[in-house]
Amino acid sequence: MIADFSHREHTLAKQKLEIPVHVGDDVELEVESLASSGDGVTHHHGYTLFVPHTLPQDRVKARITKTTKRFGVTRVIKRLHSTPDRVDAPCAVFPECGGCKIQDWDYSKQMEFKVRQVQDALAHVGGLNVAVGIDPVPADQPLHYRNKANYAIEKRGKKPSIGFYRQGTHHVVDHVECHTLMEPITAIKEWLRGLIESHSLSIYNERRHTGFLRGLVVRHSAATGEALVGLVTTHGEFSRKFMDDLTDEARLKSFGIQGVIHNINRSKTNVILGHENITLWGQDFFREKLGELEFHLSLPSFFQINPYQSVKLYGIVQSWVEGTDGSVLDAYCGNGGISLWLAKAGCEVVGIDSAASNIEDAEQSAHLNGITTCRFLNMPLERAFQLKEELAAVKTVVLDPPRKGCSQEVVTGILEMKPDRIIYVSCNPATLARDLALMQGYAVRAIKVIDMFPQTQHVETAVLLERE
Ligand SMILES: C[S@@+](CC[C@H](N)C(=O)[O-])C[C@H]1O[C@@H](n2cnc3c(N)ncnc32)[C@H](O)[C@@H]1O
Repeated sequence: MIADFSHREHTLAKQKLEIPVHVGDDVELEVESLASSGDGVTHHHGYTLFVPHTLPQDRVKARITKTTKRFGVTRVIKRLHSTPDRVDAPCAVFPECGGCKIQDWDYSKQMEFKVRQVQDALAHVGGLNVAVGIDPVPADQPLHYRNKANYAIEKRGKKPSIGFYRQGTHHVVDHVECHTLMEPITAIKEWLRGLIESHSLSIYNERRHTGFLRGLVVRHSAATGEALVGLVTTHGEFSRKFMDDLTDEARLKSFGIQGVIHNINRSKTNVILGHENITLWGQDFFREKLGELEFHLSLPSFFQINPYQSVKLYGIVQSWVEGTDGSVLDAYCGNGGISLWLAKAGCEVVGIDSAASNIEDAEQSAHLNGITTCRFLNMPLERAFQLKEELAAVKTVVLDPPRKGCSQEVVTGILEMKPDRIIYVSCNPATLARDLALMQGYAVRAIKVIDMFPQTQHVETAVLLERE
């Protein structure tokens, strides 16, 4: 791969410009593009301005709300011209809810934006000049695809607000229906809302760290019809009367609910789930199905949120491994989705993940599918490269790290293993590009942008690298 840093120098030169606006100024702007944050971007006398809640080709009157040496932020006062690519957003709380930023953009434009995000990151973050094109893999189902909701709860007035946070705040935007969620999740949430209101459950106050109910987690499988519910609270117990209504078996079964879990989170933290789980009713897991594989999923374990696109992602990974020899290391394996998929296709796989709940679920899923060719290890990847014997036969490494990408130790460990190929699955183009630039001795052979998160600015990419 050839590094090209000319854009970086250009950007640095730009940073030395005088700031041509002041906070409070009103300016007329034409939005040029969308930033990775999903906010509109433009340049005013060479100075970068972010224009949230706009799309490329919009013309707006906007007020400057913040300036820094490198960029300014604006608030739209009036939209003067709307891009012809704008469509009606299905959600009633768009754009107030921070969940989906580009729901009002034609879906083909969303896809083009995501491909461009990857192109830009490879060129400008990684300084890479890759020889292959980027294939888009759009969603066949761009709405009602999400299989999990983490609802925040806030007391406002007499009733609790249940929903997602407004962008950049901890203010809950209440809504009845989120159009990216699978519909049964909304139905379960609305049933729980009725119980919470009729029993006047005490609601957690984040600032004061008082109150009881902090949030709701609802997971659902479209393939099996099963669901799992989590009620997240501070320390304490639910009243007997609430429990009687909550554990109404006919109701729970009508929603396909397999278990109701009480998750206790005592900490003053943004992290949703605490470490203690008590099963209030039923079992502590539900079943999901992708292709021919069944998965055992508990409340805290990781699972891809878009099952329809996950099948495509796993199929792509399989096609890149098929016909190769040696075994596979599935690094950051989550609850073993890729490991089990590849094992089903005939590979020997070692899956490694640092979260114990993921590995427990992965082992259960292997058992459920009668798969004996996967070994799962619960440890940080950083420590895994000492296991020379376990990894001796590995010729393919699949990497699917969290947004922050791979640590330097992991990149070094992989390069020292000298696998024939590396398959890098990423949910953050910037860290993907940064890490690819470190993979010296490997050439990019294929890049796919699989749209796991329609209506949002989030981008999922899979890259095949082969040893040169
Ligand atoms: C994007 S998810 C993996 C998804 C998985 N490949 C799948 O398809 O379901 C990232 C995973 O990395 C794990 N993780 C984060 N840091 C880690 C580390 N240092 N070592 C091992 N696993 C880590 C998390 O527990 C999480 O399951």
